[in-house]
Amino acid sequence: MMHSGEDKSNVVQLPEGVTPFIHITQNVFLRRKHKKLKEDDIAICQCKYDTSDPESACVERCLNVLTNTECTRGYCQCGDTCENQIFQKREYAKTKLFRTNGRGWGLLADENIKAGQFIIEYCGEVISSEAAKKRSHVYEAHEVKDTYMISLDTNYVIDSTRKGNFARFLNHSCRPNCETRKWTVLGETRLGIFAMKDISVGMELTINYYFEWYAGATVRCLCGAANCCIFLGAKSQRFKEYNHVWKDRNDRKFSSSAYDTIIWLSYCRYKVEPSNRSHKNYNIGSGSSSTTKMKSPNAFPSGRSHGAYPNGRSNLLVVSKSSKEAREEVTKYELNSVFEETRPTIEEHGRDNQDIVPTNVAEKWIKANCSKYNTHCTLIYNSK
Ligand SMILES: C[S@@+](CC[C@H](N)C(=O)[O-])C[C@H]1O[C@@H](n2cnc3c(N)ncnc32)[C@H](O)[C@@H]1O
Repeated sequence: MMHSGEDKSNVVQLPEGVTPFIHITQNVFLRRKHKKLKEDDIAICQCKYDTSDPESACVERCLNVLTNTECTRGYCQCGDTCENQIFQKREYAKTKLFRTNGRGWGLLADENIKAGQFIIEYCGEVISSEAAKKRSHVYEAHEVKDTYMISLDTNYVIDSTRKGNFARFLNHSCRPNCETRKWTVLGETRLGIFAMKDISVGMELTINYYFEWYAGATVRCLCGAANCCIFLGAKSQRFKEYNHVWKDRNDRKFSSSAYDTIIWLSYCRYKVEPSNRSHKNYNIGSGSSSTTKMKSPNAFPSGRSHGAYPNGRSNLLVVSKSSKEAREEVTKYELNSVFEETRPTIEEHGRDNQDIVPTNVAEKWIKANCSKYNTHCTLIYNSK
């Protein structure tokens, strides 16, 4: 069935290899139609177009602009000169799809873009947060690699997996050049992508999935920024609630390493303290020996590990306050066998999918492991 907003005439050309989707030009609501604003509810600004003042036609001083509300055609005194209908008029910047290195497809600027410029609306199916949760489980079960859900507000999520526009190709960066902004357009909340700085033609357009990303699986971030958070949306509440996930089947998403373990442990909100040794912000638990020789980081096999930890080896668990510090520490102390140790114990819990470990299982495991090695374990507030 064709919904309003689906692009009937303009079948978009996709480069070879892009998974097809239904191109839409405005959000699609599953259970209702677009709102029809009552006349009383229409926000009318006080701008009047003055030919000698280009700023007069609903630019920065406009009351509607100041409240992130678009003017309504036919009600704005500036008429066709009104500059505050960019979502409605789809005044998008020129962008182009391109193949990234390791992050699937991405979107780049196909013209120079000015700081603050509207680039594109993020369009998709608007669904409730509950429906989004269910969908993300379904997508995960079907091993859908890419996630296209983004929160619209506390109750609604935009899902552009099946229906969307080119904004769905925006990749994440921990140091992005674009940001999302919410606007009220004809009574509906809509999500726009805006440039945070001047962007030159040919540069990739990125946003931070930080708080808003609504994803099912944990994906290793490949943005390459110095301040990288290691996982996509890692700081979002939803990530913390739902994504205690361990996924390494796909090397694009994970390459097994102790960093994964570290981050995973830190999400479990436990700090494990050593009986006799401490190290700055984080601690290395060393139950019986502090001179244990571990495998080198690169020696750890990628993919699932079924190997039991060697008998007699000291335990070690690390929780970091900063992923950068943790990373350095892992390399220094060659802590990859932690990863190997955690696997068999978690597998004992008999989950259908051993790559997905709920927090309570992880927490139990950490406690059990700590007492096994006489290591002190304290619950702390997540330090990330
Ligand atoms: C909204 S889609 C972006 C478009 C996607 N690259 C594609 O090919 O369709 C989000 C997905 O892209 C990938 N992705 C985006 N940013 C990434 C990053 N910084 N590192 C690794 N993967 C990333 C992840 O698979 C994520 O689930």
